Amino acid sequence: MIKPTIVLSTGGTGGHIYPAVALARELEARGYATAMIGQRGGMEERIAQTENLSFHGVSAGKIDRSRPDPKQVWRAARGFGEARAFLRRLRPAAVVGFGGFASLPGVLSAQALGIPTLLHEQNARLGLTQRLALRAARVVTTAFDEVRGVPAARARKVGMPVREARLERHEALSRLNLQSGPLTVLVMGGSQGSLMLNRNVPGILEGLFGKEGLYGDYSVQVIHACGGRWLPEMAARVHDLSWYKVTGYVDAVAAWSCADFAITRAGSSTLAEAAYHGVPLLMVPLPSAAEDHQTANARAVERAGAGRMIPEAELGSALPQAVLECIPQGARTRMSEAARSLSPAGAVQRLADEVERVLRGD
Ligand SMILES: CC(=O)N[C@H]1[C@@H](OP(=O)(O)OP(=O)(O)OC[C@H]2O[C@@H](n3ccc(=O)[nH]c3=O)[C@H](O)[C@@H]2O)O[C@H](CO)[C@@H](O)[C@@H]1O
Repeated sequence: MIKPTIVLSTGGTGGHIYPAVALARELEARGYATAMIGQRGGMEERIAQTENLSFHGVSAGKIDRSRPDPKQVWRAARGFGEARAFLRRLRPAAVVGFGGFASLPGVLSAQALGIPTLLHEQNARLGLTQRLALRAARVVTTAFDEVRGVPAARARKVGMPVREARLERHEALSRLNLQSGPLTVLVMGGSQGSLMLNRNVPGILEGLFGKEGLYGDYSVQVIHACGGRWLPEMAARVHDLSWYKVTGYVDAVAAWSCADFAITRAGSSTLAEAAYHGVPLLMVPLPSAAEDHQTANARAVERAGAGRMIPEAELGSALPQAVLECIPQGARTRMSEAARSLSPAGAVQRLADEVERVLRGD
């Protein structure tokens, strides 16, 4: 029997998009057809292309209720029309919304057409777009235990879906054009890079490892994902350090598969992926994240012994010491085991189970 199509509606940043990618892979493995819907020309379109997923782009507008901008309202309205026409044609059996403002046209249009919808919330608090879609959603799956604002009867904790794939270390290193001998450090802001990490980390690491990338008997190499728009500035900054590679956007599955430790922000996808791969983290939370949730995310990882949290204001004084603590193999092994204890493995299967339950009408 041919299984039906499930639509994944997503927008915003990598933190919303990669859980959708992970679900698409799982549903395909179970024999379903999938399609992603999101903003035309948005990050989701680029990621869908790289991941070989079928994508339908719609117009999307970000509506700031305190200062409505007519252009954005018009874009949002057009997006709803486009999403509705697409869903009418495709007739999916369910739509799963992952949040981000561009996920709204797909989810609300599905609800208007009577197509069952599920939501997945990646943070400890329900995002604005998810709140708008909450009323008619059959089930709200979550990464955290108790998410404020989700009615208990419809809440299902599944965890944070990540792309469950690991590469052999040598294969990952060769994909990223890195060498097999040195200790490998990943530096990665969120999905758009981090100007703060870009401006500060190269100098701090050069201070520790010099022009040659050496520390005692250790040689070190860095792969730093800086965000496409910062690439020229970053390339100029590290041009005389052969051990310091920069890229606009890194293949994260490869990077996590070969990193010995990583310096990152503390978005929930990044932390979940590090845990899945057992990579120790030095986390610098983004202070402007809603309700400072990145600090809360980072604290949980630190409490488990899987890394250290470094507030932005203490970067210069605390990061060098924290990096040196990650050099000895013993310390890294301990942190890596602690990271694995937080692994979200299985979350994507649980999410797919919830989708199937909704399809059966349970
Ligand atoms: C500024 C902002 O609103 N940030 C939020 C956003 O983070 P944002 O999406 O930036 O960060 P996350 O850490 O959650 O996710 C980043 C994703 O992009 C991937 N990646 C990143 C860089 C790269 O070069 N290659 C690559 O593949 C990572 O592997 C990860 O899967 O959503 C998260 C989940 O809702 C929130 O916790 C963050 O606070």
